[in-house]
Amino acid sequence: MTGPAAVLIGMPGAGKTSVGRELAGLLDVSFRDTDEDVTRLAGKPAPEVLRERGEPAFRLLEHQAVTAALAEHDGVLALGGGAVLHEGTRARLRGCRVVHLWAGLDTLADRVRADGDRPLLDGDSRAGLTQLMRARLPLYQGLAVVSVRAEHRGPREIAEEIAVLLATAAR
Ligand SMILES: Nc1ncnc2c1ncn2[C@@H]1O[C@H](COP(=O)(O)OP(=O)(O)O)[C@@H](O)[C@H]1O
Ligand SMILES: O=C(O)C1=C[C@@H](OP(=O)(O)O)[C@@H](O)[C@H](O)C1
Ligand SMILES: [Mg+2]
Repeated sequence: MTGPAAVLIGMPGAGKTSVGRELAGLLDVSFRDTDEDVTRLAGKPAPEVLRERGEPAFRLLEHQAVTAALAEHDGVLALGGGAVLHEGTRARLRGCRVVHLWAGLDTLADRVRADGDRPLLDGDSRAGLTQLMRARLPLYQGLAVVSVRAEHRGPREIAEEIAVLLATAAR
């Protein structure tokens, strides 16, 4: 296994950013989120980049952000939910400690409705999530070395389970 201590993937609203922060605290390492890297690279918030430049341009920038983060960062890394759609990104993730956070549609819909800007889920977020889930679930499952249910308990407890599973997977 190479790269960061953990790379969190999963649907928007699964809790990659929230759980990632907790996990970094538990492991006493730093936390990085590629949405923030995209924001820094573009000079504007990631959702704005996605909305203004379109998804192909966003994915390319995100691919650059993920590539740099995988090379530079040894702590916990949270990706944007759609990062795995880029074939080059998937290639770089193979051999990494990839953790898939999963949750049901109801949980995801409640969270993204109540949460910040996600341009791909404007409008009917439940229908949008269903579509995204269909396309992405096989990709998440194909990349993950650890898979964790990310609902019905808080980010801290989820992070604790991940820490145990990663330690076991490393043996
Ligand atoms: N385990 C959890 N229980 C309850 N709310 C959560 C949990 N994980 C995340 N959230 C909330 O859901 C929303 C999306 O979380 P976030 O970490 O941004 O997810 P992601 O990065 O996967 O899109 C936020 O409002 C966050 O506070
Ligand atoms: O699923 C997606 O395609 C996206 C998810 C977002 O990140 P989170 O998964 O952290 O919400 C962000 O990268 C952008 O809005 C696109
Ligand atoms: Mg996030």
